[in-house]
Amino acid sequence: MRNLLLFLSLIFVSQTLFAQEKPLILITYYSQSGNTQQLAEAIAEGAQSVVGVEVKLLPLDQVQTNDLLTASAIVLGSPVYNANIAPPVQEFINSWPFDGRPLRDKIGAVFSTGGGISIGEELVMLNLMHSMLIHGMIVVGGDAVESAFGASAITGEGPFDSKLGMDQIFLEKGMGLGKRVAETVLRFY
Ligand SMILES: Cc1cc2nc3c(=O)[nH]c(=O)nc-3n(C[C@H](O)[C@H](O)[C@H](O)COP(=O)(O)O)c2cc1C
Repeated sequence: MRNLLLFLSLIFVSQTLFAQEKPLILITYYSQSGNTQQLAEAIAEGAQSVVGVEVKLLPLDQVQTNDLLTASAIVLGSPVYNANIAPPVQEFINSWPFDGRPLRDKIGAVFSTGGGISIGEELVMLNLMHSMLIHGMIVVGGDAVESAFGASAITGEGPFDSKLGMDQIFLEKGMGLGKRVAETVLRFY
């Protein structure tokens, strides 16, 4: 009986240790009307398709500092507001721990949704990347040249009206980004 208990405890401890060994990918975003959230969900789906990583998907107001510190990768998304990062996303970045640069060497990636074609999503992605670089993060883009800076989606112009649902072309960019981040994390881990 004693040996059985010891055996079961060993299994429990080894499983716990094994579970903790999976690198965590934190995908976080601000979204007022759901578009950026939808792209974030596609990124999470892509990351989850890779075996060996743990994925956490959270709106940024639910992210604790510990989520940032324990993540091996942080994927951050913002809608375009007047060709800029949305203010809550900027505030969120400003709250990241900086002393001793604890986010250094974490993998970073970005995504953005904007209402119109070429009126800000690329600028937002580049700005998000600049902030990650200030923290010493290692920034990666998506898996195709069309998502070289990250995943982005147009949500309000021409055929890309999100009232009809986000276009599949953008969801695929999101999935590709999530998959690439997960594969990169596993290479570095
Ligand atoms: C205050 C405000 C400013 C915006 N400015 C821009 C802009 O400059 N360029 C653009 O492409 N879209 C702009 N948009 C549209 C949003 O970026 C777009 O609808 C986005 O998909 C919203 O994301 P969400 O549904 O996650 O909130 C703006 C929206 C708001 C509310």
